[in-house]
Amino acid sequence: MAERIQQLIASPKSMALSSEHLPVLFLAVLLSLSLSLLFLRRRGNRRLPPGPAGWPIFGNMFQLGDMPHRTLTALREKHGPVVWLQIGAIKTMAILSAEAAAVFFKRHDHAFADRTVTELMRVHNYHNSSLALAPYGPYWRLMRRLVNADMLLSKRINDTAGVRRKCVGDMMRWVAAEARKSEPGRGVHVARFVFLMTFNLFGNLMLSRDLLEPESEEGSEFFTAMMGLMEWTGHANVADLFPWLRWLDPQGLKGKMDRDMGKAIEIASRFVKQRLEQSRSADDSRDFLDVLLHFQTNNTQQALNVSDKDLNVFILEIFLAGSETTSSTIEWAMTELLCNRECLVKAKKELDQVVGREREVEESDIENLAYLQGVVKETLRLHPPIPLLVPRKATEETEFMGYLIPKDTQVFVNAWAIGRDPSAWDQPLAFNPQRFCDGHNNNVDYKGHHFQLIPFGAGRRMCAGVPLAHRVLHLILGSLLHRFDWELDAAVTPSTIDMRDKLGITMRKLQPLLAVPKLIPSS
Ligand code: HEM
Repeated sequence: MAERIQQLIASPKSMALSSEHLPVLFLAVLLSLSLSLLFLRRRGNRRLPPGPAGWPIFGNMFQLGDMPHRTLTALREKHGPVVWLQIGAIKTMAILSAEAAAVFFKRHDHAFADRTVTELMRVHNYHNSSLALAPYGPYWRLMRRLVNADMLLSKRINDTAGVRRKCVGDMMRWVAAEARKSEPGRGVHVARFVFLMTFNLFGNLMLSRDLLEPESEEGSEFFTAMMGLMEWTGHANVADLFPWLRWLDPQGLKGKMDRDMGKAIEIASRFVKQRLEQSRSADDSRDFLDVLLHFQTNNTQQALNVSDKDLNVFILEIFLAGSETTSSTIEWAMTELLCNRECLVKAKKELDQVVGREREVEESDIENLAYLQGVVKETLRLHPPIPLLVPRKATEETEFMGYLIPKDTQVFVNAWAIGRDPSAWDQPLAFNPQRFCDGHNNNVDYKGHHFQLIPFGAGRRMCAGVPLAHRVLHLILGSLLHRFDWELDAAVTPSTIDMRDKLGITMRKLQPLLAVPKLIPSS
């Protein structure tokens, strides 16, 4: 047949097209089309990173499963540290090693500074007011400056240390009361207390009020709506993968999100109104709402008005960003310590030496608690609450490590894989806080300069709450360890405890940690 085709090409005029030639011609066209498609495909893909083959239309979506951070880590062995996937209609790149993350953040942070906005985050136009989802541009810069330079500058964080101490103190009383009620050997659900506490903590920092007082109906309504937002955003939504299904809302997620988002925004706006009607004395410390309102009226960039809606969304976002992440980290830290008793003993010994038994742990102790800091880092290395960070998006076609990454590609930086990267960590699966106290890792921290430890991300879009999260995590964990002796619930042992995780809006323990607290009397 090749000969016949050659003839057709070589002497087209000499060939009169009769019906006997038609099948051959048809085959020739088909063959050349397939060859050129193959060629084009190869050429098009030549500079994409390697990755697993996918299905037509669906691409790799069924391969990712409900633990994408783990699935992607397993792909590293076969395809290397940068992997390409097609998830439904979404072009996706995954970064899976500390070395690739260093190149990404050091050389290409600007080109990947946008965010992917999911369908659910578009309800009530949330994404238009959000800082975390804002495109990289003037609105993001304005809001980020507000957080970095006004809200979370260290002086203001220092001024609100008393609020955090009070909220943690309340939590210790809740835990002690629950422990008194429990049967011997029956554990309490540690993360629930921490979550409720962080909720009140952000209520106090933002709005100077406890939101979860038993008599506050609005507080519990707000809590329920926020729990809904966290639940719905934790589901994979088919409409994100196939935009033409958006109108159908096949899983009904958008409807539920719309309801809870509407409720949460409405209650947040009521909170703001009530707080504005409160008479506040000149001695009251400025809360974050004061800072926001001052910023709103004194913002010199007139073109960028911060509307009341932006302000309400901002308040929601701080709750969303800070509460689950904090309680999940504490739950994993307590789990690891209870499974590695020698680490628990060391952490408690350090607290006894630095804080003693006559007072409570204070934030000012943190710098002297090197081992406790090691515990928090080690926990975030093995269990980053947002394992794929908040996905980035390419603002333009970009050359990255020899590949050509198309504009609008979504990027997962897999902090979970990187924290377990054997080329960056000795014995990567072992829980060993001491690695941060001596040896070559003792200067490594999570502030975005050491790319082997990036639970808060790195670069321009790095977590805006790191200085606050750093204090809150150490204060909570230090207080729980200092005030109580802890045992695992009698039903489990370190060798039988379920260490699996589940991925929702954050990655938490699949089975909540139940642990038995025993109050240590203060001397
Ligand atoms: C254990 C606690 C926390 C963890 C592990 C965490 C983690 C993260 C991560 C991984 C990102 C995305 C970073 C990137 O794309 O490179 C992020 C973004 C963000 N976080 Fe946190 N976070 C925590 C606590 C907080 C707190 C307490 C706040 C607020 C007070 C906060 C506010 C934000 C904001 C506003 C962003 C968006 C930043 C931007 O897009 O410019 N986070 N966080």
